[in-house]
Amino acid sequence: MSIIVEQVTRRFTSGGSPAVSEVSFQAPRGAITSLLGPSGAGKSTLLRLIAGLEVPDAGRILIDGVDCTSMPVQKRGVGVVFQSYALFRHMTVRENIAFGLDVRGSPRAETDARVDEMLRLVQLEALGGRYPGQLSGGQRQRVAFARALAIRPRVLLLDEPFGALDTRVREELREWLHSLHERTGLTTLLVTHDQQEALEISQHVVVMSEGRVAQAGSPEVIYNRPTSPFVASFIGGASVVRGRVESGRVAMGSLSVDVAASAREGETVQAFVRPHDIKLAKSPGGLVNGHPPTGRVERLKPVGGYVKVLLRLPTGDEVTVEVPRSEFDTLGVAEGDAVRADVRSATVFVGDYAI
Ligand SMILES: Nc1ncnc2c1ncn2[C@@H]1O[C@H](COP(=O)(O)OP(=O)(O)OP(=O)(O)O)[C@@H](O)[C@H]1O
Repeated sequence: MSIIVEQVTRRFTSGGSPAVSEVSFQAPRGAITSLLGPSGAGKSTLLRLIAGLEVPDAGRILIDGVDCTSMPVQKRGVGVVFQSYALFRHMTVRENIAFGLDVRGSPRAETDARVDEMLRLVQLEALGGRYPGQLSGGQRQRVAFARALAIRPRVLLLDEPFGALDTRVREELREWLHSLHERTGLTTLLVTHDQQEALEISQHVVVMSEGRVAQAGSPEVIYNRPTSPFVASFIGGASVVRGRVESGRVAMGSLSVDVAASAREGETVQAFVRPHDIKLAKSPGGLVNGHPPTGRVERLKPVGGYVKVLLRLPTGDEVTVEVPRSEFDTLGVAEGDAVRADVRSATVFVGDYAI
């Protein structure tokens, strides 16, 4: 393991709740690990603690087996990229990239060679003489990466590096980061609140909530086997439906899904249903395949290749269903129509435990 965080706590106000509370996790060597969570979860504070820009009140931080808890930033061997405004505006691209090497006293010829290498790595060879104000947002962030990598860090720490960019550039740079990581193999920690970003480019995901680790694991495990209602609702845009266990199934209005044998008959549970895990059939007032309708279409929202269908159940719960555009055209439903909804799969929780 390349970054080990052990029982780290950071409190900004005495008596208030800590920004980071007894957090432990490990970031595997050579992998991209995402710190994922909603705003205020403590992600940036944790990254700053690892970078050495904050000091923990308790706990230890190890990088490559070395205890860095009270080591100054420059000694930790970390490269950091922030969301924006990190470049020096009065310096050219070359001077920005050389900055960390200059403060470390690197000889001129070595610095020049390293800057050339970094410009090639981030594919900005032609722009070394420009100032940050003469670059696009995406190019500026690539310069920030080059500057962070120039010092040959042991780990790369990224705090929402694409957060200030528009969706298209953000997606392009996500791909770019993926290939950059394949070329450098550097242990990387990425702070993001964007679950798609985390699931797409990292090999390990640490989900945070209210200063604590809610769950850590591979993207597949986080997505398919959430261990708490928080993770189930935060990942994958699931709708929450309440229901009661009847004969080994949870009845939610006229929706129903199987539950594990451990659930007690009559118990109230929460089911988390993903938007693409529901199949709709039209129910023009009467029965669909012998079944009564499940709910009513409240709203239809076309989003690119699919249509978001907001369904109201007889219980009052709202469920979002995503239907691919071609399937939707065949289905032929309109707002106000009665429909039947079959759940393909759902994660069911009794209290805080998945069953
Ligand atoms: N320097 C500070 N002084 C006081 N409180 C702080 C400071 N930095 C962070 N906090 C508080 O700590 C908590 C965690 O903040 P943090 O920025 O780490 O969360 P985050 O998950 O990165 O959120 P975001 O995605 O919005 O940046 C918040 O309640 C925040 O207000």
